[in-house]
Amino acid sequence: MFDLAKIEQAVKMILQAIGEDPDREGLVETPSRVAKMYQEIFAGLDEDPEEHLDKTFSEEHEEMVLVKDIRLFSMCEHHLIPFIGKAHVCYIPRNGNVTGLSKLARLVNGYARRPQLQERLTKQIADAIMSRLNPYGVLVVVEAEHLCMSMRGVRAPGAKTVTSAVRGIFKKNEASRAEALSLILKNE
Ligand SMILES: Nc1nc2c(ncn2[C@@H]2O[C@H](COP(=O)(O)OP(=O)(O)OP(=O)(O)O)[C@@H](O)[C@H]2O)c(=O)[nH]1
Ligand SMILES: [Zn+2]
Repeated sequence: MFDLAKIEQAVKMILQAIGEDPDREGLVETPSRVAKMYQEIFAGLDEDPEEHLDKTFSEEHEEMVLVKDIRLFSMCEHHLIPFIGKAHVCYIPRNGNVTGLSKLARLVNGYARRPQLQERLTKQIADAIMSRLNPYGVLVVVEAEHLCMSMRGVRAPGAKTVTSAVRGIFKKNEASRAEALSLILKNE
């Protein structure tokens, strides 16, 4: 499925196209390194991240669960350079359907490790939790710096993009949404 040889070939062509010598000592192993790196940073393409949520515990906690500051490294699909930031994932379990905390970070990473858009990443995380855990509500906030905006193009380093996806009770109930957002934004 993942064609390492083809990536190697393509990287070699890019090196030639920028006027480099792919056979010089420092570059000779670069195509194979890049191929392995892509396999790692695009590993999310080979998984269904929702499946991480199948690990549930029957715990009657029908209150907010928030995992903050989940570091994420994704790849902007427009320029194939990274966007880097944090996800905050909040949900209110229903019927004792509580998942493992680490699984929320695995979910984030599963969707981040692909060619992505920040909006889609945010939505996919929220929709996976809604469909797999059927909670009362989900609120996901992603904040990230896009290197395509920092090191090239408009060159606006430090600009941060914040996206949110709000589902269920957080959409309907302003007080719940405000409580979740205040916990997310606290100490920042
Ligand atoms: N909405 C959205 N836009 C993104 C994301 N990542 C990168 N972009 C934007 O995608 C756009 C692509 O615009 P184009 O005009 O096709 O490409 P470009 O000429 O390289 O654009 P500049 O970045 O403005 O130089 C840019 O405005 C990027 O900032 C993302 O996750 N979400
Ligand atoms: Zn980009």
